[in-house]
Amino acid sequence: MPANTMNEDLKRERQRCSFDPKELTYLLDGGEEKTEERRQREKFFLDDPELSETAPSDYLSHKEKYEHAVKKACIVFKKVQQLQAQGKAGMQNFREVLGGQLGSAILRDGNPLGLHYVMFIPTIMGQGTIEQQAEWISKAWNLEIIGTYAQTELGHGTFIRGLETTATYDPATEEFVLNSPTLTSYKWWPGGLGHTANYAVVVAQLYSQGICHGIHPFIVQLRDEETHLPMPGFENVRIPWNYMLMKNGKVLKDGSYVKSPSSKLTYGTMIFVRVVIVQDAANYLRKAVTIATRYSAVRHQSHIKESAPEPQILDFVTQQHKLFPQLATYFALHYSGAWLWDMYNNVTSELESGELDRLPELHALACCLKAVSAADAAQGIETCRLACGGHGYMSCSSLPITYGLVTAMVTYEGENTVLLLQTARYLMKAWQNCLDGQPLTPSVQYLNSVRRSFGGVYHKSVPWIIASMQRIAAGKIETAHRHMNDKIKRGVNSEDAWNETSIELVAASEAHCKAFIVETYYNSVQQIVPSVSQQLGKALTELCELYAVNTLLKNIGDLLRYSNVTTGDLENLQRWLEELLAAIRPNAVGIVDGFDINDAIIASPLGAYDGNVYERLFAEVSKSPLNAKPVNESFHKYLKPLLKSKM
Ligand SMILES: CC/C=C\C/C=C\C/C=C\C/C=C\CCC(=O)SCCNC(=O)CCNC(=O)[C@H](O)C(C)(C)COP(=O)(O)OP(=O)(O)OC[C@H]1O[C@@H](n2cnc3c(N)ncnc32)[C@H](O)[C@@H]1OP(=O)(O)O
Ligand SMILES: Cc1cc2nc3c(=O)[nH]c(=O)nc-3n(C[C@H](O)[C@H](O)[C@H](O)COP(=O)(O)OP(=O)(O)OC[C@H]3O[C@@H](n4cnc5c(N)ncnc54)[C@H](O)[C@@H]3O)c2cc1C
Repeated sequence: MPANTMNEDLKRERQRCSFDPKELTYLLDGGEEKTEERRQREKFFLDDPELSETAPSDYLSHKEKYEHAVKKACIVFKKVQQLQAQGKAGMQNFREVLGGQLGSAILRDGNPLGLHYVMFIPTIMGQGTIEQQAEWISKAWNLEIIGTYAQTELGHGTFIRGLETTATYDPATEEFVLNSPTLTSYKWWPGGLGHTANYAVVVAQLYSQGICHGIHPFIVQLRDEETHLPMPGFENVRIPWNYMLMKNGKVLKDGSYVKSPSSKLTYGTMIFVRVVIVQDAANYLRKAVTIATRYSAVRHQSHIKESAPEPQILDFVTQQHKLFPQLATYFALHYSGAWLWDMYNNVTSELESGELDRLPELHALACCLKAVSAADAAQGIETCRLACGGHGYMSCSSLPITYGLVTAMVTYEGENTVLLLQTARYLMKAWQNCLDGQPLTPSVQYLNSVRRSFGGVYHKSVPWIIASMQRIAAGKIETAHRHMNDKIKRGVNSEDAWNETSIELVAASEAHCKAFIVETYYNSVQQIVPSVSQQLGKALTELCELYAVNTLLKNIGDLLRYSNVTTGDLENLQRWLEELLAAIRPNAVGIVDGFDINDAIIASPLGAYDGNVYERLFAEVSKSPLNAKPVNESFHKYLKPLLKSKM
């Protein structure tokens, strides 16, 4: 590939952009200094020859992939320690390097230490006493031990009250006896459990003095610290009394049980990871849309006008309609995720001082935002893949693997439908409170005002769209609530009525979440616009408007059902959508440039900064071992005899 050549289309795109992409980069990073720090940090890892790929790991066996990943994870860990020693990395950077976008670029096939940082350490911090934290955290932090989070069993992942592993307290020896007596009680799925971790937080049913006290977390050693040989399996394994994490519920040495202020505090790590997932889903989407946008600016095909040359595929309005909403969705999830992160930190410090009031609202928001962000990011990444035609299907495009990582988020840390039903539980109570004139928490305040009006007159503004989406959400909440109560009045018991209404409950939850995202995104942009250049402010506003209009148009049926919108209003919305696509078109490449994702993180010949798509694609396929020899052995072994036998 000729050095330092830049694709001509991308050059032109960059000249057309109305704002300086650097300004967007600084905004997203939190300032120029932060951008510089991030770039230095990325360089520190990505320029390390031991971490850069000589050949794509796609061609390795499963075993080789694992060994390769462990090797790299260890190098990364040492480098993070070096940064820490220089005061250049904190917990947040740890997550970025080991679990986030940078980590997933270095450790393309998964991070064997991911769960150690994302769940093992946070569980000890959130569920351990001060003494337990003192004992375990520094060991874990310095990687003297490697942990995982072992909750899910072969038989139960969602319904954790149904876990079968037991931990029975024996006061005579001051130990817990852990047991997984059936096939379905075997711990199944925990990341790193098979070969990497030597300790785990094991979630088990606590028994003491003959009484079951529900699930609690225990630290269990899995492998010998020296030989790494597995400890005896989960049959009557004894662990010391102080290996139960006792910040919340406790067992005293005599076996008496001291209840937690809320049994749901045991579920705290799950809230933390759900909050983290919102940001991670957004970042993966931003990578996919960078690839697809740059590719669409470079790729020419077909005709808009027969007389004109083949256009960039980005000029097809249907292509813009595939990609620009994904750009906007990134920002929507980014700002909603930032909002949720702040709420999480505030509520967590309230919990520390014994205030539990805001925990249900945090749980309800974390559940629906995790579900919607994982689903929308996965769908958006798949749309980006489709937008790249055949080349998007290639593994080296990075789009299939990115989709694989994000679609897993739909399932793990609470399966999406299940989480949306948790939010629905909260919404049903909120609606009842609304009917009873009881106070409502901030995120459901809108139910009160929306209840009084069927809808305002259309005007071309995001606040009108927010009000419409809130009307849809309130309408769906009211419908589900009414249908469920009608069933109960007809004699259906409340659990069956819940199940029978659950399609509407899930839809209500999604609508509530979408209204929340649009409002949070809009409020964030309103706050930002006065502090940035007029050009960037305009671009950010257009994206926010696009997210709002496009989301509403995807819900036309609901809009017609729950508001007094007219068909003329819908035509106006469609025109607005098309105007926004046209307005965003000249800035599309500038926006993804503003994301400032290093080429090594993009890891796709379709999406590199220089736009040399075809040269890079060719170089990529040349790496396949299959292409090393002109004739593969299988020809002589199988094909040739078959061809001969036909003669
Ligand atoms: C982010 C990754 C980045 C990098 C990492 C790198 C590599 C790793 C890669 C991948 C792996 C990463 C992570 C995945 C790890 C996992 O998946 S760990 C396992 C996670 N498992 C789950 O999430 C299980 C889901 N199930 C549940 O949460 C619960 O069982 C349930 C909520 C569905 C139901 O629980 P129940 O006890 O039965 O509750 P209920 O009867 O329905 O409700 C009772 C009341 O409790 C409230 N509540 C429920 N949960 C919480 C909570 N977390 N906090 C606060 N309150 C909660 C609920 O609202 C009810 O309240 P009421 O007032 O209505 O009674
Ligand atoms: C990549 C990956 C990594 C993981 N890492 C870990 C880990 O490190 N540690 C760990 O402990 N676990 C881990 N898990 C397990 C994960 O948390 C569970 O798979 C997840 O919580 C879903 O539970 P399940 O598999 O039991 O699904 P199920 O609950 O069996 O879901 C199957 C179907 O049943 C439906 N369903 C279930 N219950 C209800 C309900 N109440 N109402 C309506 N529908 C319902 C679901 O919507 C879904 O459609 C991981 C999973 C994956 C895929």
